Amino acid sequence: MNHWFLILLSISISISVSGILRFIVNRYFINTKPTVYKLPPSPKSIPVISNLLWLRRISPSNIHSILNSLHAKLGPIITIYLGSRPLIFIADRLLAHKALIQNGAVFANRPPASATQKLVTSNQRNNAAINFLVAEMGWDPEAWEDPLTFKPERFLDHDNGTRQEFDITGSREIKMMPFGAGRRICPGYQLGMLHLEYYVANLVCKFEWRAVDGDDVDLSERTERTMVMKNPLRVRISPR
Ligand code: HEM
Repeated sequence: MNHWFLILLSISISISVSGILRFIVNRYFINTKPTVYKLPPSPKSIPVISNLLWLRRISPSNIHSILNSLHAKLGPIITIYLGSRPLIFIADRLLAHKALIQNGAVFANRPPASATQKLVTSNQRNNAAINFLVAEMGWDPEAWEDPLTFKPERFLDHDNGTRQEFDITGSREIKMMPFGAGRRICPGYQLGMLHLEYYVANLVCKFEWRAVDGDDVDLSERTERTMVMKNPLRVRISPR
């Protein structure tokens, strides 16, 4: 008989036998009854079909508007099923503070990286991935005056004159979380901030920046994989 056939036959037999043994051990010797947690509300769905429809509809450019409309209907914390896996989305910065700062130990594990988690920071609890909608937190008018207006000075005035540095770690209150928050906050956040400040300061210090004639700075946005300028800024730069 062909060698390959014998090899394949023995692999299939060993997989089947190990599957049967695992089933017997789990069923009769180990109490594997799963704990059922009540998950946050989710849109009404027909199993499998709804999942496929979701997957067809969701893309990096519309995921935020789909999630926003679901949050408006169901509240700041919702569940969406992708396959059999629940994904929990938290859009509220106070809930994020409760989860990541006040209950940091519970929310300290992480799933392996996937496409969804490139858009939002994520956190895994049992079989559910928990995603924090960081953009919504940054657009909260309770945290920021005119959140969509370009006002860099807001980072100078944030502390009611106490001259405290803006708390980017969110330990007191989460107003934005570019580096995550709590136990798994980015350990390189100070280095990251230092590099960015140094980079921008050098661009301003070393070059003169002028808008191309007739152009104005247009801060309208367009969503691609990340948020980009709808009309990219065109400038003439010259060494100072
Ligand atoms: C502007 C620059 C940076 C940004 C915006 C950024 C942002 C982030 C974010 C959002 C996370 C995930 C936090 C979470 O899971 O909740 C993270 C994790 C991490 N970052 Fe950064 N980061 C930056 C720079 C850096 C630098 C310079 C380093 C190292 C020198 C670094 C090392 C790490 C590591 C090791 C983790 C994983 C931490 C963990 O899983 O416990 N990052 N970062």
